Amino acid sequence: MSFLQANPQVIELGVNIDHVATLRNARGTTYPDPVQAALLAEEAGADAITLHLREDRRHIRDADVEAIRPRLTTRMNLESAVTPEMLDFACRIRPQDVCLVPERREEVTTEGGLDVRRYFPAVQAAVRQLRDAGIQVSLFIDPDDEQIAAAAEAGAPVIELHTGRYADAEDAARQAAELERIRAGVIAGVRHGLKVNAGHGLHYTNVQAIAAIPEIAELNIGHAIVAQAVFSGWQKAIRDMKGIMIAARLGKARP
Ligand SMILES: CC(=O)[C@@H](O)[C@H](O)COP(=O)(O)O
Ligand SMILES: NCC(=O)COP(=O)(O)O
Repeated sequence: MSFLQANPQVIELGVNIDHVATLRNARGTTYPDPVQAALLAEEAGADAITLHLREDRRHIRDADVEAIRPRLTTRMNLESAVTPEMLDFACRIRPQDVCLVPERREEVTTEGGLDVRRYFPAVQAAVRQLRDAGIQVSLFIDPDDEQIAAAAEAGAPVIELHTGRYADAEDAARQAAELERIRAGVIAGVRHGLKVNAGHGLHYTNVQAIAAIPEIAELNIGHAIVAQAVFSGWQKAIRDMKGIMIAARLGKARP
């Protein structure tokens, strides 16, 4: 019996397949196929498939989302900017989950969390539109009390705390401080009655401290899994990440 089979499901892994599409788009081929990546990821233990349909379609394309949605046996977590185009697309596709994220065309990757307080009316309207379409909405925000409170006020049942500053911290002291911000954000989110997820920049040696935070329900991880898959294969990279997360949550040594 494998470690995953022997240990209870205590934290969920959303596998973000964006950068499978990055590799495909690099040559304009049909491979690697994001549909195949999604199905193999589910087979390997992914609890959800996350896709970020960016306004510039730099990786995931509309057709990827449309092809994957009906094939999943877990759930689709579609990451989307708060724009009429993306919200209408999401309501047409009807993924189980939509995570509203900030987006700037010139950014290399998602740099910060959604400023819910600053854009409250638009975010609240987006939450309502998606919820009315039967979609569970999460807001991708920084671990900040004001943003967490605003997310709850906007009617989102879920938040995803941006772990990028933790992941990018230049020294141990800074990383420890960012970890404390995340811990405090998790507690604040739970106090507001929210489901709390986390993600961005997590990899095989920094995920443990985040996964060990008991109130975190789900981690969304993509770039590091795709990178590791180059060396160990896609499904093993996913199994290994999930095993590390569960071991960290249970306080067990990973065999
Ligand atoms: C919102 C988030 O953290 C992920 O979707 C991340 O943006 C990965 O996609 P990119 O590498 O395109 O930023
Ligand atoms: N929301 C975070 C996500 O989906 C994956 O981010 P990353 O692991 O690719 O940095």
